[in-house]
Amino acid sequence: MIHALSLSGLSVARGERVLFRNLDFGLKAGEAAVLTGANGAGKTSLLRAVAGLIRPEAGEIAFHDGDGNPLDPAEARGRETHLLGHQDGLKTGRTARQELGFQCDWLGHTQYGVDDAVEAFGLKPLLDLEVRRLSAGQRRRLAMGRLVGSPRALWLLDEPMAPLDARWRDAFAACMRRHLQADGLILAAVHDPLPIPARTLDLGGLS
Ligand SMILES: Nc1ncnc2c1ncn2[C@@H]1O[C@H](COP(=O)(O)OP(=O)(O)OP(=O)(O)O)[C@@H](O)[C@H]1O
Repeated sequence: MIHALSLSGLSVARGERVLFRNLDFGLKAGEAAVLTGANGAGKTSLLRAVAGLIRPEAGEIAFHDGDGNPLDPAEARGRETHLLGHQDGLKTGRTARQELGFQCDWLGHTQYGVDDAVEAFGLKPLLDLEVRRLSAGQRRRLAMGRLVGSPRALWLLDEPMAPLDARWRDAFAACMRRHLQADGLILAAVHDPLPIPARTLDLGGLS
């Protein structure tokens, strides 16, 4: 299981522009960190680089187990990491029930994964609605279902709270606390503070 994430001397570019250079940061089991910075500073790009979707210009992204042994990055990403982006990654023509079932099957779920996700994010009244008919907050709650339905150690979250109302912000905060208590790791790009104890990695303004 991923017990530590470390970024060393990391530089990431998009197009011709280097977004940040020589970044060092570490995150351990049970810890959360928020990524802050101006619009365009590179928060989403950093999350995507950790998820393996963008190749860094320089530096290293490494994952270690509880004994300090390096993990195979492809396995750590493929089996132990969730990326929850702005685009929730949901198929709009499916019902919420079909989509949640698909996501949890695809990602590998526990025996009660789907039920736990429904309970955690109040999805029961939404299950027979097509995803295209859900509001932004309802969609985000459906997308969050996979975090609970298919437990994985490292959560990479891109402005996770943005579309949620106060009730579901509280519910998601409780869900993040449970994840940290179970030795999970959370790295979240945010513009507003996250309602859990978290360190800060500030990418600053535009370079
Ligand atoms: N596919 C792409 N090709 C080229 N440039 C891109 C691409 N995606 C993003 N960028 C650029 O990279 C920069 C960083 O974008 P990114 O989305 O990482 O910033 P951010 O800090 O998450 O911003 P925000 O706070 O607005 O969400 C921006 O200037 C953006 O235009």
